[in-house]
Amino acid sequence: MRIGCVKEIKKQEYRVGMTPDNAGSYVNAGHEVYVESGLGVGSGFPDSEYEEAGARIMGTAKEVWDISEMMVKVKEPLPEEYPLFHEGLILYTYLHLAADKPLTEALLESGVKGVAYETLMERDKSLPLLAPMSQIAGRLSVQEGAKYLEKMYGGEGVLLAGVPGTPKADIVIIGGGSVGTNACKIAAGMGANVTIMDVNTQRLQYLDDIFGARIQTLVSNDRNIEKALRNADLVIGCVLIPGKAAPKVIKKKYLQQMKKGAVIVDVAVDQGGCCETTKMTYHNDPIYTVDSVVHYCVGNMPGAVPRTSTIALTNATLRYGLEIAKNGLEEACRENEVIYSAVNTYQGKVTYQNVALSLGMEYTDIKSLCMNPGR
Ligand SMILES: NC(=O)C1=CN([C@@H]2O[C@H](COP(=O)(O)OP(=O)(O)OC[C@H]3O[C@@H](n4cnc5c(N)ncnc54)[C@H](O)[C@@H]3O)[C@@H](O)[C@H]2O)C=CC1
Ligand SMILES: CC(=O)C(=O)O
Repeated sequence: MRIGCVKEIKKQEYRVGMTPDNAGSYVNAGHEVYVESGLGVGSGFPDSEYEEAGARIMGTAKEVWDISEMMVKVKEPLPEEYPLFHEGLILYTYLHLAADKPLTEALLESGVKGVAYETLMERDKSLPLLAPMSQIAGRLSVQEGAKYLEKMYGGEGVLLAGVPGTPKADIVIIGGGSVGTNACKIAAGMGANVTIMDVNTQRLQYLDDIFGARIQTLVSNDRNIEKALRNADLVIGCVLIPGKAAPKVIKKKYLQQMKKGAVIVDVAVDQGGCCETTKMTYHNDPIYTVDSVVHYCVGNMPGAVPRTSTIALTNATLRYGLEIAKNGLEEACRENEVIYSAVNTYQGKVTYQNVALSLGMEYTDIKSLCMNPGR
């Protein structure tokens, strides 16, 4: 198969979909790899390393898009990239379609097979292609929150750990999955008072087992969230229902009861955000304030640490990428049924139920289409 990888064009996004080692693995498996010149520079991988691995360097992104049967990326394509889509292309990347109707329509119109990292679900219900970036975003969320609590950014002027004789900061984490657990690890490690909430009580039990008395677990519901937010210095929003637009668990009306200069980090912004006042921000201008509460809503947080993130992401994506490249998407799905769960668009249809529900579009079962690939 001809496999391509292009530079990301989202603002200040330096991660890439393929390391030189990955390129070598695809080449060794008999595939042709085409990469845009300068692809890995932002993550510390020069062209020479891709060439040594057997990849061919192309002068422009368009050349790579045009020649590729499978495109391996990081972020959801931006409108400038839509004209480069072509029928039958396998697009293997984050898509977050529930929050992006124009991208969904562009994928459907062009007949691209959209394979979304964030919905690939293993048999044990884990999300192996989302988890590595969630681990990074979770750890970063506390670091970023700590920074924007500083007075010069509009924050309250509170140090997370405090010092002897002063109160520690109160951190409220809503969503106890990969992001939440990693945020909890850093927040508890820094000595803050941590409360973590989830709707899944088994998850709360697990968090209680691993963190013990260092944290408070609470069932997530409107009343508990409203009460906890009143005392919070830093709130980290990281709920997820795979494929669906994020539930708005932080209502605008709660903001008026919060401390002035408190900070909300809405990590779930890529799925539309879990706070009613969230709007997407970028690394170059990451915060804004509503009702005296600072909001940080960057949709590609791991892009801030691209070297670590590129390696962590591609460690996870390579395995399924090789499976898809070996026999094509349809056969890969039949051989390893978990890959079906990543297919969000196929032959002009939305094939992931929660995406269809969130966008009010028609859903078609991928299995009914993949069994008849020629239809
Ligand atoms: N902004 C960024 O740069 C990044 C954003 N993310 C996003 O962060 C979000 C969380 O990802 P993960 O932690 O990997 O997901 P996950 O699936 O591991 O955890 C999500 C948790 O939210 C819980 N949940 C669902 N509804 C809830 C509610 N109403 N109240 C409280 N908890 C609820 C679930 O039970 C689950 O435990 C996703 O939207 C993901 O795409 C992930 C990485 C980077
Ligand atoms: C999960 C995601 O969209 C990101 O890491 O940018």
